[in-house]
Amino acid sequence: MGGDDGGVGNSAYGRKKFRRSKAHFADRITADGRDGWPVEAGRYRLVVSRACPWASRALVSRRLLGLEEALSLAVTDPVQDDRSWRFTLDPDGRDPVLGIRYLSEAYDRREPDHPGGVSVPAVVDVPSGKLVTNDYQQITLDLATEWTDLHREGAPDLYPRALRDEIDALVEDVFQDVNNGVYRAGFATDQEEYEAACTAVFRRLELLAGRLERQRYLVGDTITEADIRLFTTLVRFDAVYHGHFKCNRWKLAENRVLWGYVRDLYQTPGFGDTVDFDHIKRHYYQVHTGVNPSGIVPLGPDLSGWTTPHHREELGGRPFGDGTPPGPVPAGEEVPARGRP
Ligand SMILES: N[C@@H](CCC(=O)N[C@@H](CS)C(=O)NCC(=O)O)C(=O)O
Repeated sequence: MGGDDGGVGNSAYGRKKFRRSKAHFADRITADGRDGWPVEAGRYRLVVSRACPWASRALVSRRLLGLEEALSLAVTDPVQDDRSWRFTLDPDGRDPVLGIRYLSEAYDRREPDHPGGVSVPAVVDVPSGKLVTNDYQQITLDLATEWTDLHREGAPDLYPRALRDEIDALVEDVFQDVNNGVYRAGFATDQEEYEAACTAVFRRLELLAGRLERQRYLVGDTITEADIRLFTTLVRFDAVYHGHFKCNRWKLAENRVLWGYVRDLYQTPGFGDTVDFDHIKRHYYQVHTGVNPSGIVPLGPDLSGWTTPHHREELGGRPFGDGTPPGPVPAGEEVPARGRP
């Protein structure tokens, strides 16, 4: 499982330094279909694990942009087996649309014996059953900029042209030190590597807290791609990265600014309604047996704080710019009660 993709499979911590490789399938689904995959309502299926921070970016974007009908959703079991991600949450253990039991079947249809692992997020072409892309860095950018004809009315501009340079620079720092930094700390195999990664995590979080002290969102006064990418790591912080990955200088709940910021987003339609804390905890604590040999899943932390007032609206800001919040979660996609505060 996982190959050398540096994801969260057991292979992610060997004796060599933790390294996250590039996505293997990087075709893009675009308005002009230049890679052979044109944007088309109903043609593709987004496969995610709700445990996975990289896949969760796509879950949030899809909700904010109102792409739920155009791009259907498959949710895997949070715990992989030796054939990787599986559809055991569905009747007969089969994805009802793709008809497969394992995500690897879509990868194999695309390229038998492909090198590298099977990872989420993955977008699969429903008619052929073939994987199109698992390029988690590009998928959300394309949802924001290539799928515009299918966006809901009032969808926000998550990647505004005028702000792209600033967003790109910020998400690169956030990726290195935070999104991927927590994995480097968690899968470190010596003290020095761990300390360097953990130090970088908190140094960057402190810088981000400084930035967010007086402004509601990371770039400008509306939600952008940068907020989505920071959110999916922050929302996991106290539940898994603090304990399991030893990023424990402080808890997010102890940092006034970041705790306010992440609760603000969590309580914004399209963010918190995609988060399943049960899947998150079971995945990390049960799958990484090198880090947690007993597989015991901790009971905490207490989730009740997630719905408490954050007062960030006092900073102003227009969460959706000229747009509006998304509607309710589509029937059948609700996070079960055990995964919510
Ligand atoms: N490593 C992936 C990025 C996404 C990723 O790491 N996903 C993890 C889940 S959070 C995954 O599916 N890892 C493979 C596994 O655990 O089997 C890529 O390079 O495309």
